[in-house]
Amino acid sequence: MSKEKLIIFDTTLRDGEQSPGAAMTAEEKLRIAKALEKMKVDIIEAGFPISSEGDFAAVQGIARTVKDSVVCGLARANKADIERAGEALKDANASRIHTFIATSPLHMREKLLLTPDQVFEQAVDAVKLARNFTDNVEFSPEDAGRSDLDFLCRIIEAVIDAGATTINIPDTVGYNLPDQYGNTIRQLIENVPNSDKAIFSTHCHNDLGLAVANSLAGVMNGARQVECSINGLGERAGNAALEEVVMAVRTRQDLFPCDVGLDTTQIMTCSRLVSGITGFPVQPNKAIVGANAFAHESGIHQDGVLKSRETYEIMLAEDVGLNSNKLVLGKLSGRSAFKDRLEKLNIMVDSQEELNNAFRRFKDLADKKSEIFDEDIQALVSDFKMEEAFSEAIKLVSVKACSETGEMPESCITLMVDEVEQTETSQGGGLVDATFKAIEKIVESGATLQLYSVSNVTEGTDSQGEVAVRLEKAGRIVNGHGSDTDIVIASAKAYINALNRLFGDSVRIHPQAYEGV
Ligand SMILES: CC(=O)SCCNC(=O)CCNC(=O)[C@H](O)C(C)(C)COP(=O)(O)OP(=O)(O)OC[C@H]1O[C@@H](n2cnc3c(N)ncnc32)[C@H](O)[C@@H]1OP(=O)(O)O
Ligand SMILES: CC(C)C(=O)C(=O)O
Ligand SMILES: [Mg+2]
Repeated sequence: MSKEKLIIFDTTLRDGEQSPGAAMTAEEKLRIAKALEKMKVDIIEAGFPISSEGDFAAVQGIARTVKDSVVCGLARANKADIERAGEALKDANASRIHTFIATSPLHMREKLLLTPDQVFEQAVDAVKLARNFTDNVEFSPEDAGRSDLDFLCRIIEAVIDAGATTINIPDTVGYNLPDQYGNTIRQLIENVPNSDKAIFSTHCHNDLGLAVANSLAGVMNGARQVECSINGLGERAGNAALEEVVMAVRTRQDLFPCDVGLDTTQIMTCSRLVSGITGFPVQPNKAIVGANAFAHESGIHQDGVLKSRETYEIMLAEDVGLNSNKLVLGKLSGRSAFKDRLEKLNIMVDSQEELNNAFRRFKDLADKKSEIFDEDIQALVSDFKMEEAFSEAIKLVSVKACSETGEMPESCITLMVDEVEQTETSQGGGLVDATFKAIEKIVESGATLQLYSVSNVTEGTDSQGEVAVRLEKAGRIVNGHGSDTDIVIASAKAYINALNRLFGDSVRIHPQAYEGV
């Protein structure tokens, strides 16, 4: 049996724009509207046409361009607003006028300065007038979440008789809890005599972080339209996040009696577009569209996901438009994820011992650096292979480098040379120079430095520095490489690597590891 449809009404361009700082130009709104249309959103609330000439133009532009989604404009329950909305929408392929008036005792008394009977009358007149422009009219009793249920039933029955086809129940200030909101929807559907002539809709705000939960409770109790916005953008703490509502309904098809018709693979594109245009970043741990929503860093989870994705994932990253999930390597990762990454990078390890060795170095690096990128692993393994390939006559034990304004930089280095520990200190033009001089005090190689270069392996100040050193002695030239998050240590490693190659060429173990060096 096919399920009933859950209509997705996107209000990013109307309620979303009410977020302080989120104002958009008509051109930006049109770009977002096209992305929403591509995602197959059923209804796009494009704006509030009476609010400004710019917003009128934005709604008109969207109405003239969008063909596959219904384009909606908001209007207060008065003649001027409704006529302006009708005018902005007149060229739309399919249009809706959304008219509203507050029904809570507080709003009627303090804000509108109207009696309930006056509000009742204004609501009915507004809906009747809106029907002159379109047969698709939505009515919202604003602040329904704090309105009297009997009054709501009375006004809703009357606006349906007047021609409203959708009844939206706004929890305008995000005051309701899920059970309460769900109950309100159910009771309205049960008690309004002509409720079968309209679709009931949710419009929940996130003041208590309950917008999505409340919307879903509304759906469970009979609502068949959800008003929501990309990234949960909206007045104050925002509206229900479209991506969360849609993916909850999709993922829990075992529970929901209805389904959405959206192309969910467009979700990430829409989220990034809205975030880029408004300048509102998406928090990394945001459900569905946050950078970490499909990323795993801890070893036990990574191992589980590599064995079977469902162990720690309830949705496919591909379903929201990502290329894949992500295993992020960091200090909490384990061997399974490390080995998997080596394989993906086509880096061969010859034995379990070699893997363990590389893994230990990776953990050391991860203690210093918050995220390990592929380039870090490549640098780390190539360092390790270099050391393995040559007999290490010279090993770095420690470096202590000191730099102070007005003083000559000084470096104290301890090396193990042919199993004998030796320490020397030297000053130099800089810390790297001092370090190289201290090494030479011990080794006395007689080599000349032909090239020194340092590059960052990845972005950021915690990136590893990758140092290349070229030494020449008696016409023989060797290159050495070293990497570390500390450039002085990376330089010392590279210099020592070159010295080992200069002196230890005859005892190479794996010459193939050096091809191209
Ligand atoms: C819950 C919601 O999200 S509602 C939508 C909120 N969005 C916006 O307000 C954004 C766009 N708003 C605007 O650009 C302006 O507020 C306008 C153009 C709509 C109105 O501007 P102004 O005429 O200067 O009125 P102002 O904003 O100061 O006050 C609102 C007026 O509308 C009245 N009003 C509020 N809601 C309604 C309603 N649903 N139906 C009829 N009148 C209403 C108020 O009582 C007040 O009337 P008053 O001026 O006689 O006291
Ligand atoms: C205009 C109405 C639907 C609204 O945004 C609200 O009440 O939150
Ligand atoms: Mg709202």
